[in-house]
Amino acid sequence: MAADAGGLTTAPAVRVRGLHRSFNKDGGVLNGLDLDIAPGEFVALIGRSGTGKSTLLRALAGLDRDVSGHGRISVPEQVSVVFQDSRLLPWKRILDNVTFGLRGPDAGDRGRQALAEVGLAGRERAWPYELSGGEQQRAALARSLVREPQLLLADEPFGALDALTRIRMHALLRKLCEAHRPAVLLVTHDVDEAIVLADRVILLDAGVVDTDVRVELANRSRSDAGFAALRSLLLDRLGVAADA
Ligand SMILES: Nc1ncnc2c1ncn2[C@@H]1O[C@H](COP(=O)(O)OP(=O)(O)OP(=O)(O)O)[C@@H](O)[C@H]1O
Repeated sequence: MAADAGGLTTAPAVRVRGLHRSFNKDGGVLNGLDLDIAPGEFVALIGRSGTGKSTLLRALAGLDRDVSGHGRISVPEQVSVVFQDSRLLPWKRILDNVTFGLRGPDAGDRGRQALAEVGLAGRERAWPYELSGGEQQRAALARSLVREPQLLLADEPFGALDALTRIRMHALLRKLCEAHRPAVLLVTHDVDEAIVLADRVILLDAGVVDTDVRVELANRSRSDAGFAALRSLLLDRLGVAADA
């Protein structure tokens, strides 16, 4: 149980205990991993290539059936996932992609509202191929958030975008998360992206949590001294020289 500022306790949105996962007999990818994420908390997950970030995310998303029985996982009922590619259905218009599988007479209105929130008002009838990469990721975010998830899992969602679009998407994701308050687990290779966006940064190494730091910066500007200090700490843990 996590204590909140008022001393009350709230159940975590995500609880992982002793999670193990291996794909062959040579050794584990996840090696007894423990992790809690509080409701509404934004956690960025970083780590060297191959340390099990996507494996963890897939386990939380319920996309890895074979992981069951190798630890305990508890996640909320409503979970949405965003990947590096938008995974929009090419044969459906944008609004139909966003509302796909939604029930109820207000599904169309909710879809339009979600598209407006991500800056795609007026593009409801466009086909996915008519949107830029950044716009497709906006549509993917709308499709996730229209379901009002209690947990949003994002695996390198901005990895394929150019630097400027990425910065715009950071501002958008922060705005959306402040409005909808899902718990978030964002896998990223970009340490700056982790610090800009997250309440907490977790670094995985060899399938367990190596570092778990709270981002308590009044100023999230990359030129801020606190930002630079946290960046060097994380780069150091990753085994990368900060000035490399
Ligand atoms: N379905 C699978 N079958 C076999 N091996 C797998 C499978 N999924 C992942 N692995 C292996 O598990 C290890 C961890 O993979 P994972 O994708 O979780 O790493 P990652 O930390 O997300 O890496 P990256 O940062 O490069 O995306 C890798 O060695 C990978 O080859």
